Amino acid sequence: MKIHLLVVGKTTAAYISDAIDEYCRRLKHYITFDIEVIPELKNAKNLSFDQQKEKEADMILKCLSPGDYIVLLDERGKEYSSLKFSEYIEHKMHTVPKRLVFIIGGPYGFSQRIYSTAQEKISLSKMTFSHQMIRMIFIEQLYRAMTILNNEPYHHE
Ligand SMILES: C[S@@+](CC[C@H](N)C(=O)[O-])C[C@H]1O[C@@H](n2cnc3c(N)ncnc32)[C@H](O)[C@@H]1O
Repeated sequence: MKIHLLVVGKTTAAYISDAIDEYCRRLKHYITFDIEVIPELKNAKNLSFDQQKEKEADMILKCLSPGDYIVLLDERGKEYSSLKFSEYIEHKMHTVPKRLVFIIGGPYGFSQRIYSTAQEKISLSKMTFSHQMIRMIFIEQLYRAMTILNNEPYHHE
């Protein structure tokens, strides 16, 4: 199984992209993981939030392949502890044959078409993070999960 993270808009702040690079470098030791960036809309100022979500949905759908198992990151999704999330990833390693695709929405979230396409929704907190911050937080949790599965002393509880 490969893990693919689809994000809307490139990471703009160096302090976020530096952290992402660091955790991606660490993750590669455990699993095939990559990030795909959907470019920002060029004329976003002239579009309503719903129009932006629909255009982003068109681009998200083009990035998906048959057989992908699709999980949205969404504050209204199911919550896990880090330990339970590691068990979740382990289960997916045994059951997802191709790509496990996590998707982070744009500044206004997802269109209904994307909610209908996904198999699951996961929340990292009931609080809302920016579409930029959440990618870094998620990748650190993925790394944490891999260290838990490998009995490494990164997570303590
Ligand atoms: C600024 S939020 C969008 C908020 C938007 N009002 C909504 O209702 O979805 C941008 C994206 O970050 C992700 N996100 C933000 N907070 C999250 C959380 N607590 N758990 C999981 N994903 C989150 C989601 O993918 C969301 O689409």
